[in-house]
Amino acid sequence: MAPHSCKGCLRTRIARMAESNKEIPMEVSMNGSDTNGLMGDNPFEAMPWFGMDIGGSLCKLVYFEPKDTTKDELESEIEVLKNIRRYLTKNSAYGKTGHRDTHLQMDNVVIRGRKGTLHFIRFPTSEMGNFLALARMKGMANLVTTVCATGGGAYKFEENFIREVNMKLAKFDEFDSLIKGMHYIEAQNSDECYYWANPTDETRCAKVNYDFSNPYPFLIVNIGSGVSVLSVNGPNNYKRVSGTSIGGGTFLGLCCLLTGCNSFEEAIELATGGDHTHVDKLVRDIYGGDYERFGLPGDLVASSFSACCSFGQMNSRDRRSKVSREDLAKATLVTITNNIGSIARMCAQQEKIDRVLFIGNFLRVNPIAMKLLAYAMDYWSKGTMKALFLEHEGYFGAVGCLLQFNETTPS
Ligand SMILES: Nc1ncnc2c1ncn2[C@@H]1O[C@H](COP(=O)(O)OP(=O)(O)O)[C@@H](O)[C@H]1O
Ligand SMILES: CC(C)(COP(=O)(O)O)[C@@H](O)C(=O)NCCC(=O)O
Repeated sequence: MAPHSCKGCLRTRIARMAESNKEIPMEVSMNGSDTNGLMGDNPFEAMPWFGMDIGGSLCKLVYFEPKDTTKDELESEIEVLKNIRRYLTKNSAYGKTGHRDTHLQMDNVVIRGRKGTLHFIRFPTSEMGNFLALARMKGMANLVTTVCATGGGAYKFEENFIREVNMKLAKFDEFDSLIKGMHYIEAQNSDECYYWANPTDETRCAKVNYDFSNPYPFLIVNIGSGVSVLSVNGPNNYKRVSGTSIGGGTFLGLCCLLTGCNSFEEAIELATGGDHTHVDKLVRDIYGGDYERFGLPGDLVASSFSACCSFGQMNSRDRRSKVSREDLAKATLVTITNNIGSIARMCAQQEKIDRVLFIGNFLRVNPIAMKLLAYAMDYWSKGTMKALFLEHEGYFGAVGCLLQFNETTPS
């Protein structure tokens, strides 16, 4: 989005164009500067300050707040903009479902020569109607603005943005954005990348910083609503090698259906108190111990969800009565995570890559999944592959599309 201290004449001109259904010229609407000279060439005016990644479950909004603003720039900033900045930065909750992840905030970052703070905000994509209504109420429709946007919703909601808030979407590819955003944030934050040491030992398990300054090649496993696997071999050199529809959306959907929970946070909380072995059938339930010849340990899940509906050594009714909502949530989490880990490992093997970066909001507040992935990658690769994680797990697409503004041509 390119909010700026629009000069009255430009706003009037744009409004008239909009009223008469004339297309607003790209050079005006895309970056807030006007090659016809109607706008000042103040870089504060010309910068887009928002990047948006509109995904299948969550909309991620990254807001860059410049902190090196001169007195003149501040004075020329129009009231609507001041209010929007205040509203975004003084609150950490917006309406019932919008949240600012204050713990992820990044100060003193430089974006296109400007120094400032990056704020990270999210809300459910299903609330897009309310978001647009709020943006309208805050006066966004009166500004000459462009939102840098990526994710499927950048296409799906394009018309809504124009109709509701007079905003044009500068659209960027979601994987280009993801990779660019990831590299940028990683370079800015020395604590960004980490791995889990001793993931199966609660007392010794710890997050350990990982130096990712020499990154290539690596695999990205983006666990959003669905899962995409990208093999990255250099700057601007990547391919999507695989994917699965069984992802974060599946976990939340199944968990809600099975346990009656109503949010991701609740699902994770339930899973934290659950025992998946009440639901899953383990190798030892079948073998009585390890299946040594092929290296299958007894506590490995042999068959997900099959403990409570099987015949043989287990009485199914008895088993079912012992299964709690917590157990069901945990088993769902373990099933989905192990499946993703297994696909990730096969892709890494096929691509001959040993570092796998797991990102996406499925990993938000989800140490259970991260530790499982860490253990699975290490165990099944006999210590040759490493699972890596990033602190800003779900926000890279939003950052990346903001960075690409003016750099490449949006679609
Ligand atoms: N507050 C939340 N609401 C909904 N899903 C959440 C939330 N926090 C984490 N998630 C998980 O993150 C997934 C979405 O991840 P994300 O990377 O944002 O993907 P997408 O771009 O498809 O929306 C959800 O399917 C869910 O598993
Ligand atoms: C279609 C998507 C790229 C959309 O991204 P998302 O909103 O899930 O982050 C993703 O859901 C995906 O890659 N799904 C898996 C499709 C498949 O390979 O089976």
